[in-house]
Amino acid sequence: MKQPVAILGASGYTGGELARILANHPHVEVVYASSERFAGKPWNAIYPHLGRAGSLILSAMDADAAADAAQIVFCALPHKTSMSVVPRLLERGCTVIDLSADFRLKSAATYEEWYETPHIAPQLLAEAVYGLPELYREQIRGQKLIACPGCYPTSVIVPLYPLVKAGAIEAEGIIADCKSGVSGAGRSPSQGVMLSELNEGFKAYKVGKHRHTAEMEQALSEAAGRELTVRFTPHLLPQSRGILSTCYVKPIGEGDAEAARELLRQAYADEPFVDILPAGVNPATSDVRGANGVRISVDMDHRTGWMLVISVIDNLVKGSSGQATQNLNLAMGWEETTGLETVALFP
Ligand SMILES: NC(=O)C1=CN([C@@H]2O[C@H](COP(=O)(O)OP(=O)(O)OC[C@H]3O[C@@H](n4cnc5c(N)ncnc54)[C@H](OP(=O)(O)O)[C@@H]3O)[C@@H](O)[C@H]2O)C=CC1
Ligand SMILES: CC(=O)N[C@@H](CCC(=O)OP(=O)(O)O)C(=O)O
Repeated sequence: MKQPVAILGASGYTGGELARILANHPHVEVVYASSERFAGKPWNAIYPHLGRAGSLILSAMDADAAADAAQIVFCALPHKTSMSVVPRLLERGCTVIDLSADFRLKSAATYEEWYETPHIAPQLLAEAVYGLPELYREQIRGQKLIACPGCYPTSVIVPLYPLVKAGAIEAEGIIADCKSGVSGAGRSPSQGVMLSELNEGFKAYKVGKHRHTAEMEQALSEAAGRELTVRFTPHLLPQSRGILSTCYVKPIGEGDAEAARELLRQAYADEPFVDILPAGVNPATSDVRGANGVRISVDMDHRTGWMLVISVIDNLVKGSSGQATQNLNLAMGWEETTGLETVALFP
């Protein structure tokens, strides 16, 4: 029998992508989906590509109604909104897979500093697990509250964590130069995401103050065993989806790109969603469009002594809804790739 699932924030981009992925999942069925603006309309009126899988009528969000309908709840909601419902969902015994930023940072003070809002459920931060399966798989199994990572942090932490942990690169001085497709900004209309503003243009934004910096620093500091800082600059690409992150790092020792590749190959040897590219090949966002993968290249700029670690993900799949599905599978004790086989798996 399929397990009933609820999606809060079902009309957004990540909610829509979850619908697409879960439609192919053999163990779950979405029985409750929320939207404020489109309540009363069928899901496929917003996302016609869902076809029959989107015949559910959207409801205005009600945590108790969601918990009555399903014991597994995805929160594809903006930060702040998520933490307003998660405590009630947990009280009702639900397994909560939260795609927002509300439970990713371990320190309420750090959250409040970067998100400029009080954390209203700080007591849950210690029990929430950071939902990056390649690093925290064992902690995610059977968990009740999983905080899915941000899209940029996924693209930076996956390639750099093993290199920092092994002492192959200097912990200080990491530069994360990242570019995202505009679906990363969500589906709510605003001037900044209009085609006429974005098309054939390219810009940096939130320079020196993007909130994902804290998330990258939290994970990479753990890898280093001491506090480090990351210089992160996000840019907006004139395309719908995909993130490409170019990380500039200082190797320790002579700077051997093949040794760094081998270290990553070993760290991710059994990972179906991580692909370490051979010398001379660099990844493109189109490589992972619709796929749950991370593709990574490593090059050495011998002239300057810097190593370049480049990664790509689809922000709506490995960057959010695909990773959320990996987390669902781990939380429920199912094969981790379930429902994700129809998107590319790397050998
Ligand atoms: N887009 C991306 O690439 C990524 C997004 N995330 C995170 O995932 C979450 C969802 O992102 P995304 O799908 O892009 O966002 P969208 O803006 O596309 O969708 C947000 C959803 O939340 C609903 N919503 C908004 N405000 C409220 C409210 N006050 N009460 C109830 N429902 C509300 C919206 O409903 P309505 O129909 O009423 O608008 C909509 O369904 C965010 O926290 C985001 O930061 C994480 C990684 C990547
Ligand atoms: C292109 C774009 O605007 N991207 C978003 C990141 C989306 C995301 O993952 O944000 P959360 O941490 O809130 O989940 C941004 O820079 O704010």
